[in-house]
Amino acid sequence: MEHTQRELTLKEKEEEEHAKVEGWKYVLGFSKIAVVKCAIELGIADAIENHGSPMTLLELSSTLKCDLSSLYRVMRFLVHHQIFNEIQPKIQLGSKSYAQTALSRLLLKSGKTSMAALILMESSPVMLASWHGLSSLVQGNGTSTPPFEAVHGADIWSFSAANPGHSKLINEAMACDARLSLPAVIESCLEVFNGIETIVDVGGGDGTCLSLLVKACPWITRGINFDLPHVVCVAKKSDRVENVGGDMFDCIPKADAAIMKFVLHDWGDEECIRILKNCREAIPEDKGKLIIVEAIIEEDEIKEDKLTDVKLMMDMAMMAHTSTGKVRTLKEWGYVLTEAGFSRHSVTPINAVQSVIHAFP
Ligand SMILES: C[S@@+](CC[C@H](N)C(=O)[O-])C[C@H]1O[C@@H](n2cnc3c(N)ncnc32)[C@H](O)[C@@H]1O
Repeated sequence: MEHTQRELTLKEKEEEEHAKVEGWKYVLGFSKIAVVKCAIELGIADAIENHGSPMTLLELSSTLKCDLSSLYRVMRFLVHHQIFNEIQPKIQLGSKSYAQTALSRLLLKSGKTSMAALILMESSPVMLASWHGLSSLVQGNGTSTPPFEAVHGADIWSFSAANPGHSKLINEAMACDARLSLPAVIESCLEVFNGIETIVDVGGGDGTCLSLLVKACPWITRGINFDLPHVVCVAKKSDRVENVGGDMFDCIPKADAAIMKFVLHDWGDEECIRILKNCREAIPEDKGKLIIVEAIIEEDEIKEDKLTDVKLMMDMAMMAHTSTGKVRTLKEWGYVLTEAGFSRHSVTPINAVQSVIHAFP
């Protein structure tokens, strides 16, 4: 039987054209992450910041000691994506120069608002390798080896214990997030910490989160930064913060309150409930408090916000990097907290990718 192909409508033709352009962006989409990583490694934002004013290509290439024409192409890409601004010369034969934007300042190697360490961790060869195992994981119906383990032979925490370089990359990235999110926690829910004299940060990493917290809450007399031994042995030392090594699946040091930032999303419900039960044991039954700082995925499309994309990407990253982790919806948070014996909880949105969940025994 002969099929006659229907003529596409103008709208369908436009949609096809748009789809082709979008398709090419997926073909080469990784270039955006790679070029931003390259900009951080070269120190482009740092050079312009230190210069104190926009820099010409010649000034930038001589400061960074790099090839003029390659740098030009990288800058053209970064300007196109509005990561840096291009300033036209005031005089006719002058050279254009490159200026910082709010986005390029996030690429500074240090500082309170830098996101460089987070980008360098996620774009490291170790982290990127596990993304290749996503489809096997989905096809495996829960029986396949998790992607990170399949490629590196161990889960992310055992791998980090054996590879200090990778552990440093993770600790620096998490410290970077602590500098971004802890001020937002303090700004929106300082009262949550009222009356707390001792607090344990479970899976606290290099202690940055806790040192910022005790500085903001002078009434906290003792903070315990609790993490795996290989992490706390290189953690920062700061006033009123003690670094304690151990395993949160065994026992958590006792305190008036426990805080956990970006820890539970690394684990499935079963492990989460075990960690939460241990937190409950660590805090007083009558006036103990658990403070969870985590991203929450909106179940209701209407409530989706500017960070929904990021939260969904983070959930995919948990699939790629952890064995059982996930970014939870409010309903899923309610389930693990109730199963672990917490009687009530409430949520405060903050100006960060995370929200604050306060739970009570
Ligand atoms: C994603 S990082 C979050 C670090 C820190 N809370 C932050 O957000 O800045 C997860 C932390 O959990 C720690 N961790 C993993 N397994 C652990 C265990 N069994 N006991 C204690 N800490 C653990 C890791 O070493 C890591 O520092």
